[in-house]
Amino acid sequence: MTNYEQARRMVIDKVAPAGVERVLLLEAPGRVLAEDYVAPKDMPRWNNSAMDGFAVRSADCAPGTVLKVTDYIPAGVSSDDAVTPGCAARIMTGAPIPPGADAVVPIEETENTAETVKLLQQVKKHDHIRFQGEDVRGGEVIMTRGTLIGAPQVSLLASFSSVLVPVYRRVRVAILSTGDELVEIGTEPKESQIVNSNTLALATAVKLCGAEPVILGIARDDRDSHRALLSEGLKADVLITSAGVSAGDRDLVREILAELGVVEQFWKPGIKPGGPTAFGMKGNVPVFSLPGNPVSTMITFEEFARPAILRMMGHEKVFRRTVRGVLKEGARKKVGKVNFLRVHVSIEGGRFVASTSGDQNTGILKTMLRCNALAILPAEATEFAAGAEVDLHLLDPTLEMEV
Ligand SMILES: Nc1nc2c(c(=O)[nH]1)N[C@H]1C(S)=C(S)[C@@H](COP(=O)(O)OP(=O)(O)OC[C@H]3O[C@@H](n4cnc5c(N)ncnc54)[C@H](O)[C@@H]3O)O[C@H]1N2
Ligand code: MOO
Repeated sequence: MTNYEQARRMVIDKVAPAGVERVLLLEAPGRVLAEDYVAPKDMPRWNNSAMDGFAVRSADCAPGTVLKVTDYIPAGVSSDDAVTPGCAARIMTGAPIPPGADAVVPIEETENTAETVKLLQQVKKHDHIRFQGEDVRGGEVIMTRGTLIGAPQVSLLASFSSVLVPVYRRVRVAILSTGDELVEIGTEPKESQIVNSNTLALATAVKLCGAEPVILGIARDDRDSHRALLSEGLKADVLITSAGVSAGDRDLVREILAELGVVEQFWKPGIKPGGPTAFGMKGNVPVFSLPGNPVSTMITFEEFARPAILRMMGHEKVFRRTVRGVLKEGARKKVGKVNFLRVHVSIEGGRFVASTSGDQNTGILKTMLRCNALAILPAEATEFAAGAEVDLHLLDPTLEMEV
């Protein structure tokens, strides 16, 4: 494994689901079930009709038979009156099967009046009956811990009137940008100042994971400011910092984190962009120190922080889908680091084809706007011919959707 692969694996191995909370059903979509769910009852709860038609005794039912209609059972009503020989009950879809009946004849397979029904076709025992418990048995584990909650899961829970769902709790992710050159959005930057866009980009990425961003503002390039805000950030479930992690004399993040008891697990995991990325732990709190270049910040969030946040919220699948694809244009790189190439992937003739999304310099944000995947160029290789096969991390879930 390369440094990069080991680093990615290490992050995932260090974190665990943060805890459990019970939420209302409509808060549950996209969350992960934290306990096995045992069906409290059978579903369906009683034998019922699958069709609008007539509940009959199948033994009476040779084609051409005329039966007397003695009952009417709409949905929402149950009848204790047994269907007796030579008789039928008019019944609607979902209504309980009355005693005595053992089949339902759909209305379109009959000729009927208010008082009689003539059967036109063969009827078999159990035709068009949905039996108690045939879908779900009471006591059965019907959803296991780790299930991602979507509409079918909510439908099941609602059917059993389960109002509150145990899910892994949403994690709080503290975000701290560092640097004297930064001003907050809404403030006109003077020359040499820049707007703190990384906090907002990170908060967006955190929200898209389903987690809760906690914005700490800007730490200035002095120890007191770093100390105060980093220790505040360590009260959250996850801490992410932007900038101040490379070789500059004002790059204080790693030093102050160490003073605050954060044990660094790696620095410089052999990647580009994102060279100076650092990762540490304080107790159960993972700390991601991401480089300040906006492109590097977003890519390192994707590769390291996002999987960890998802794991802490109970997700079992935490990495973006990786596929093999071919490069449309050739590429070159220096030996020694895994390079992430920002690419635009399309599916051509059933293959994933990756075309560069522009200038790969880390200062170029536009290339990030146009990319929907990262091509992973291995550390040792230097030359990639057009048509070379590489791994692609698909960033855009709509990539495989149709217009
Ligand atoms: N001598 C060396 N210099 C640098 C190295 C190195 O290894 N040796 N690494 C370079 C690489 S690679 C990167 S990436 C950057 C990362 O440095 P930092 O993470 O310490 O970040 P800064 O230098 O403070 O800022 C980099 C860049 O990003 C802009 N920035 C910073 N914060 C924000 C923000 N919140 N919102 C928007 N933009 C932000 C900042 O203005 C700079 O342009 O270091 C290289 N140097
Ligand atoms: O790692 Mo820096 O992120 O290469 O620009």
